Amino acid sequence: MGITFQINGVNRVGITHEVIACFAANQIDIIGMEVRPHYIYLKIPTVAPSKVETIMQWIRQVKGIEQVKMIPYLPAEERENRIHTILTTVSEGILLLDDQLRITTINRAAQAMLKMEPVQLLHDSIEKLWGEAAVEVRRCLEEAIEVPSVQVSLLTGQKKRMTYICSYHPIIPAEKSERQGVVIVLRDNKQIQELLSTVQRSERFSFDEIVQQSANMRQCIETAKRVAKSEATVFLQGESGTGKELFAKAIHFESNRSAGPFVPINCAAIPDALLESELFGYEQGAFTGALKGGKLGLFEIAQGGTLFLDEIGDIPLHLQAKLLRVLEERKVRRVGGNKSFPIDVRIIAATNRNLADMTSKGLFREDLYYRLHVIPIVIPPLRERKSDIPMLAQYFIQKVCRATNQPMIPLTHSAIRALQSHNWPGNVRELQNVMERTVYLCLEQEIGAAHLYFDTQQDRAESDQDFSHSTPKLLKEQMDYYEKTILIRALKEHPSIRQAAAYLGISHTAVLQKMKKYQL
Ligand SMILES: Nc1ncnc2c1ncn2[C@@H]1O[C@H](COP(=O)(O)OP(=O)(O)OP(=O)(O)O)[C@@H](O)[C@H]1O
Repeated sequence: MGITFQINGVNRVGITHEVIACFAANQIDIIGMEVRPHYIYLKIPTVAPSKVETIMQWIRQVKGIEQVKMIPYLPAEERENRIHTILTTVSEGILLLDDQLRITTINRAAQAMLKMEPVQLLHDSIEKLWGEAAVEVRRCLEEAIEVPSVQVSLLTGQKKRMTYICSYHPIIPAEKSERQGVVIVLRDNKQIQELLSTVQRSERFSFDEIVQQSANMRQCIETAKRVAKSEATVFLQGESGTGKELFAKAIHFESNRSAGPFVPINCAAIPDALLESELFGYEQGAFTGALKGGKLGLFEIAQGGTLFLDEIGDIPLHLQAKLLRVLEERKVRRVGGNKSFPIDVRIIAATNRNLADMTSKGLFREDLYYRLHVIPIVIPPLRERKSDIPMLAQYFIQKVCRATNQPMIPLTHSAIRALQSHNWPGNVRELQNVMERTVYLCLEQEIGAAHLYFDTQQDRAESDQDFSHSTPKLLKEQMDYYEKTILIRALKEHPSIRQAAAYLGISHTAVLQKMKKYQL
C-alpha cells in the first residue's frame, strides 16, 4: 500500500533533488522511486486525502514541474505485476535463476510439477538441487546459449523420480554483455505424452469405417479384429492404395493400447541418412547439425502405443539389423548414446512388396522378416473384390457432396458396370481420385459411364508401349511423359525404391521427388 505520484517536468539538472527535498522538509518518507527523462515517479506511505492535495501543491511549486498526478503503481511494480500474472497463468513451469544459479522465482505450475513448496526451492542453487542434471543450466549461463528440449530426470518433493522436458534461456540485458541469470522452462513428460495421445485419440478410427462387402475383405477384417487385442506383431501385405494404413489404425484403436499414441512412419519416404535418427532418436552432439539436447525417436514417441512401419521393405540392410535388435531386446539406444532404455511399443508393419522374394534374394534380412511376419494379413487388390466397388464409389461421392454441401449424386448401372470392369492398378486410392474428380466435374443429375473421369494419362503410361500415338506434343510434356514411363517401369522391375534409384543412376530422394511429381 502507499500513494504513488507521477511528476512530469522539464529536463533540468537538480530538479529531482528539489522534489525530494520537498518531502524531506515535510518529514514524509519516500519508499519507492524511479526517474526517467521528464518523469519522476515517487511512492510514499499512505497519508490522509487532504494531505495528498497539499503535497501535490508543494511539488507544483518546484521550478520546471508541469504536471503532478496520482497513479496506482510505480512503473517497475506494474512490470512486476504483469510478469507475475504471466508466470501464474502459463501452464509451463518457470524457474528464474540469478547469475549464481540460485532460484529467485518459481511459478505455481513449477511448484505443482515438482511437488515442492517455494521454501524448499527459493534461494538454493539449482546445482545443489539437481546435481548432475544441472550441467546444461551452467552451460546456458556461461556460454549464453539457449538449450532447448533436454530430458531431465528429477526427484519430486514426494521422492518420486519423474522425467521433465526442460529448456534453458540465458537472461542477457539489452545493451549489456554480462549475464544476469537463466530462465528454466519445465514441461512434464507425462503431460506431453498425454497431449500426444489426445492428438492421436482425436483421429480415432474403427473397423466400421472400412467400407467393404466382399467376402475376402470381411475375412481380413475378422482376422484383424481377432488379433487386435493381442500384443502380436501384425504384418500387412497389399498393393499400394488397398487400405493398409486404415487397417493399422483400426487395429490400434481396437487394441488395449488405444489410449496411447498411434505413430505412423513411411520408411520409403525418409532419406537413408535420416531414417535411423527418426526411428531411434539421437543424443546431443551425435553428429554435425544434431539439435542441442538431442531428439526423441519414434520408438520413444510411440511409448505405450503402436508404431506403424509402412513400406518396411524399403529399410536399408544396415538398419534392418538395428531394428531387429530393438525388437528382440525391446530396448532402444539413441544414435550417439550409450544407454538403452526399455520400450513398450506394439509394431504393425506393412509392405506392398514381395518380402519373401526379397529375402530369398538377400535384399531383406530373413531373421527380421520372421520377426515381423507373426500375424500376416493380406489385403486383396481392388480388382479381386469387385463387389466392394459400388459401395466404395458411393461412399466417395457422398464424402465430396457433403464437403461441398450438395445433394448426393446417384450412380447409374452403366457407371457401376464401367467401374467394375476397370483394372484399378492404384486400388482404392485411384477409385477415390476418380470419384472425386467425377463429382467435381459432373454437371448432370446422375453419374453415367460417360461422365467417369478415369486416370487415362496413367493408364496410357502404364500400358507403356506406343510412344508415337496420343502422346503430348510439347518437348517438355513429351520428356515428362517418357520420364514417368521409365520411372514406372523401373519401380515395377525393382523390389525397392532404393534399388530402382540405383538402377536409374539417381539418388533415392530424386526418385521420391519424381514419384511425387507424377503422383505415383
Ligand atoms: N475400404 C476402404 N474404405 C474407405 N476408404 C478406403 C478403403 N481402403 C482405402 N481407402 C482410402 O484409400 C486411400 C488409401 O488407403 P491407405 O493409405 O490406407 O492405403 P495403403 O495400402 O496404406 O497405401 P500405401 O501402400 O500407398 O501407403 C486412403 O485415402 C483411404 O482412406
